[in-house]
Amino acid sequence: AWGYEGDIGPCNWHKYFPKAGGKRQSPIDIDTSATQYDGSFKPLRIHYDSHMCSSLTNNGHTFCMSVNSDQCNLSGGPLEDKYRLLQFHCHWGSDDTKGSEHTVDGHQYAAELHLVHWNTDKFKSADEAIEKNQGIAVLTAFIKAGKEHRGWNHVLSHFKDIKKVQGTSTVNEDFNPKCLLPENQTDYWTYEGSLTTPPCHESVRFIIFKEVVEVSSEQLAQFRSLCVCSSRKRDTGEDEHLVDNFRPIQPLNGRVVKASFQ
Ligand SMILES: NS(=O)(=O)c1cccc(NC(=O)NCCCCO)c1
Ligand SMILES: [Zn+2]
Repeated sequence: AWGYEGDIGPCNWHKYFPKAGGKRQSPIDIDTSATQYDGSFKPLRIHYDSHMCSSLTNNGHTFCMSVNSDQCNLSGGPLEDKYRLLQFHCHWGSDDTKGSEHTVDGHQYAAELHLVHWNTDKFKSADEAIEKNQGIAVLTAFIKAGKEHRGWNHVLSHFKDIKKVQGTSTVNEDFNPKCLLPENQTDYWTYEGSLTTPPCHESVRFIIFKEVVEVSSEQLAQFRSLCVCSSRKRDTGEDEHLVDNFRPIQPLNGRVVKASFQ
């Protein structure tokens, strides 16, 4: 078992998950003065349909919306192949001052959205792609406290069913996760990294939007309402909540972060 604090926390992941000590780990700090503009990127093509039915699960580390539509595809930008949406999830903190995994010039946001896609041109399954170079592409948006985000309410409305670990809720309503992305989808940073949780496979191309998405502080509080325990009461008699589920930033080791904009 792994977690985000104590002996099973990120500093010890490498003992059981050796890739966590690799050379192209995620997340990283994006030093905007060191990014390199790449004018060769084609437009990013994000085609999601909204008839996809999906299921929301609390896996003890985050909430995960699994998508099983073969119509939700991503291509273009820095990608050579076509990728299919597998799931999306978030990382957050115990208050609005922390929670994102990546940072920008040392600034940490309140949360970070990951839309996880797998390479359907090169691999036969997501399980195969998740371990392989170029197997995974993660569209990433930073989240800060501000005005309420109506799109997020479609996800948050199912949280009551998944408060406890391994809780699962089937989501059938027409919901298009594209609504969770920022308006500006042409300005992004991109680099080659890893899964930010064990087993930390170095298989991920991150595409990180520059524009930050706003959600209300109340909506952020709902993220924090998820329980990490199977409702085991701590000695304080209250549930242990799922907070600070972000990995600390990792060494860049000479990698260059490309920018789609000047
Ligand atoms: N956080 S992330 O880099 O976007 C990412 C994307 C896809 C998979 C993962 N991590 C995993 O699937 N870890 C396996 C165990 C997860 C909890 O059961 C992390
Ligand atoms: Zn993630």
